[in-house]
Amino acid sequence: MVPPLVLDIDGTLTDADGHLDPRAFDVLPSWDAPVVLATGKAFPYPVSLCHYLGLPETVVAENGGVVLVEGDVTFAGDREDAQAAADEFVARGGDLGWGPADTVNRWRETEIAISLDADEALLREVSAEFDLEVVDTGFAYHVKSPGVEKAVGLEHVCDRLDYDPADFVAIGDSENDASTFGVAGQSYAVANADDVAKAAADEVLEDSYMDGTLSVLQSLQES
Ligand SMILES: O=C(O)COP(=O)(O)O
Ligand SMILES: [Mg+2]
Repeated sequence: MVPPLVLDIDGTLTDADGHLDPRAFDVLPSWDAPVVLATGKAFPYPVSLCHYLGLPETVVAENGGVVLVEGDVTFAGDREDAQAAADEFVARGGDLGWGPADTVNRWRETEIAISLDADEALLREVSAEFDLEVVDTGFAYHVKSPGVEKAVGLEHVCDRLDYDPADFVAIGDSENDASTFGVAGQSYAVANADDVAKAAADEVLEDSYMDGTLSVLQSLQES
């Protein structure tokens, strides 16, 4: 019997460029327990990934800002505050870095993501003025409400599905996964993970990206 999974997306199911590893289609659709995609990405991204993987749409998006479980959507965090901080960042010469279409933030409901090419010092300075925190996921900076975390989103999913977070195996790659690692029964940082994720994980894997993730999933299937 395999355990339920709570999986980060970027850096865990993807390559370094954030492109989905096609092997996700080999292992996740037939996983015989709940699979929760827990990501910093905006809500539509993990929902569409669940759809195309043929999984129930059970997601923790926007670092816990949006949770979808059994058709129920809940929100945490203050998009207006984050937008005001982003506007002030731009007013002081910052650039969100995504171009006019901004498909990174277009559908965000609780926080704002900024390109890693942005002026980090200015971003942190402005965010602090708005009592917001900046999280670096290795793929973007996230300006978000303190206390909104993937782990809190997972706990909400567990309440709804009648699981305990300790039943879950968690795999991730960055500081925005540390909270999940703190509540999951067993947590793994892929070899490409940042120091915060590695320190929070029960185990740091030898392999990176999907190679690391698959090493865990295959061992779970064999045990
Ligand atoms: O959206 C990001 O910056 C990273 O997303 P992730 O939490 O799936 O790694
Ligand atoms: Mg990640």
